[in-house]
Amino acid sequence: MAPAHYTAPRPVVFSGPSGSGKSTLITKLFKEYPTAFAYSISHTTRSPRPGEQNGKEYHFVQRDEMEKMLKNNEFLESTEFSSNLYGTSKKAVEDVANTGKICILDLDKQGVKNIKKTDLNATYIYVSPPSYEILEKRLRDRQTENESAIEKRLQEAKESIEFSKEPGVYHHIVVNDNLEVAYNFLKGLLIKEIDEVTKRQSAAH
Ligand SMILES: Nc1ncnc2c1ncn2[C@@H]1O[C@H](COP(=O)(O)OP(=O)(O)OP(=O)(O)O)[C@@H](O)[C@H]1O
Repeated sequence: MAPAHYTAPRPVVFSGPSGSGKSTLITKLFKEYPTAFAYSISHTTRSPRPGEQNGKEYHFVQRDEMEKMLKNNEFLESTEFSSNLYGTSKKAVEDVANTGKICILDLDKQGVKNIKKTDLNATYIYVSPPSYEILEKRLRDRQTENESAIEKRLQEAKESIEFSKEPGVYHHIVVNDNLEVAYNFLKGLLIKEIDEVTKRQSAAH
C-alpha cells in the first residue's frame, strides 16, 4: 500500500494499429522492469474463455450490472464490440495507482478519444508501424487472424494513423521499425517514472 502523501505515477496509455507492436513493446517493459508496471483490468460482458479468471484478465460482469455502472459514470471509457460491452473503470486505474505501479492502458482510437475527455492525467503514446506495407506483412506473418479480420484491421489502421497525426492527441510517437531501437526510445520516455517507482519500492523493503 502506498503512503498517503505520495503522488501516484502517471498512467501510460498505449495506442496504435493492431500489429504495430504494442504487446511486443509492453511485454519487453514488463520483462525488464517486472515490478514497475501493471495493466488496468477492464470490465467486459463477454463470457470468460477457458482458463480466464474473474479479476485477472477481466472483471466479468452481467450486462445489466455494467449498464448500471455506466449510468453511474464509473467508467473512463467504454465501447461495444461484437455485441459485448468493454470498459475501463475509474476504480481499475485507481487500484493500480494504489499499488504504486505505473498503470498501463492499451486502447483503440475510440478509447483514446473517450478517455481524453476525462481528467485522467496520462502519458499518451502511439506505437506506429514503419509503413502500412510492413504492418500488413506483420499482421499476415503473425498468423493470428483470418483474411477478413486482417482486412478489417488494415482499414482501422488507416483511420488510426490519420488520427495520430492530429495535433495534441499523443505526447509521443514510437515508430516500431527495428524493435530494439523502438524499445530503447520507449524506455527513454518512461525511465524517469520507472526509476522513481523502483526507488520507492526498494525504500519500502
Ligand atoms: N520491430 C519489429 N520488427 C519485426 N516484427 C515485429 C516488430 N515488433 C513486433 N513485431 C511482430 O509483429 C507482430 C505484431 O506485434 P504485436 O502482436 O505486438 O502487435 P499489437 O500492436 O500488440 O497488436 P494487437 O493490437 O492486435 O494486439 C507480432 O508477430 C510481433 O512479433
